[in-house]
Amino acid sequence: MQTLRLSRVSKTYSNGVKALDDVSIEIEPGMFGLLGPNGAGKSTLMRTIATLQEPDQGELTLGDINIREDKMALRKVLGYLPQEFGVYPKLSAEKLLHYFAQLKGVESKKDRQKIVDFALEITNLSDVRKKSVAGYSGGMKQRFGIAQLLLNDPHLIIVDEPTAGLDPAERHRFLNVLRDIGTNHIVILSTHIVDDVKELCTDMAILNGGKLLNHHKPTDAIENLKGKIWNKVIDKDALEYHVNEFNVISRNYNQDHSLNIRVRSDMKPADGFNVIEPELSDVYFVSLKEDEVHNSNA
Ligand SMILES: Nc1ncnc2c1ncn2[C@@H]1O[C@H](COP(=O)(O)OP(=O)(O)OP(=O)(O)O)[C@@H](O)[C@H]1O
Repeated sequence: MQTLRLSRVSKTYSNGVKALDDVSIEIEPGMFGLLGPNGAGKSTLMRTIATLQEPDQGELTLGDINIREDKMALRKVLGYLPQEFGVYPKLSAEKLLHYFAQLKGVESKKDRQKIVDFALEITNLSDVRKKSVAGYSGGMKQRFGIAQLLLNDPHLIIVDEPTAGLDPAERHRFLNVLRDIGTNHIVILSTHIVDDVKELCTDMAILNGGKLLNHHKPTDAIENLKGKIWNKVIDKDALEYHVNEFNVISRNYNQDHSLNIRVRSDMKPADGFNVIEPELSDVYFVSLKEDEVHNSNA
């Protein structure tokens, strides 16, 4: 099985924004979640791995392919679903997939039918294979995007923020499709939605300001916070005091307009706090908070 290796990858845009700052990571086959807020550098990293843009420095390899030196070799085994993709003609999914398979050089109609049927089935589009892709809903279009990239039998699949804008049922269907294909491939899912990673990924990293903050299995990252996440219900007027006094990592409103705050602390911060089971969102917010503190001290 192949490993994707990135070593000291950096990219600064011409306007001075450092989108990737010395990123090194190893990614094994399975579902990998790349989590980060807007502007963290996720798309830049995805496009760099997909050979769509050059880093200023760094090494990238997939198995024995040197990605920067042999872009074509990488492209042959890559399936990339960008954040935004084009407008489709008014052709049925089945016809379009046949067309794409033909473009990829699958000459025999029988062979084409086989891979098209497989792609439609795994993405749950068999029932709507005769419908025009132009008329598909957002979620169906996303699944069609996956069907299309599966025609290549890719080893490395990159999906950039695929669930943004999908309704909950469509999102669920889309994640199930990724789960099915994740067992045999390296699938990198870039997202700012913690639940996407929680539901799906066996490995993950958090990117912020171009830096990798945390690379752990989600279960290990959660385990590391056991006994360190504290909850308190407060009145909203008391928020400022608590933010100043304690390491508040997140907050949310209750129906009665009180607030639940979550605090990261090795010990009970004060009376009124209860220790609670950590969640992946705590891992995410703790990492971002520590980075913020680190940057303000630097
Ligand atoms: N072509 C470009 N020229 C200049 N700056 C850019 C360019 N592309 C991205 N950036 C900047 O680089 C940083 C990282 O952007 P990137 O799109 O990689 O982040 P992201 O994590 O994918 O965010 P989003 O979720 O908003 O797409 C941002 O500050 C962005 O404004």
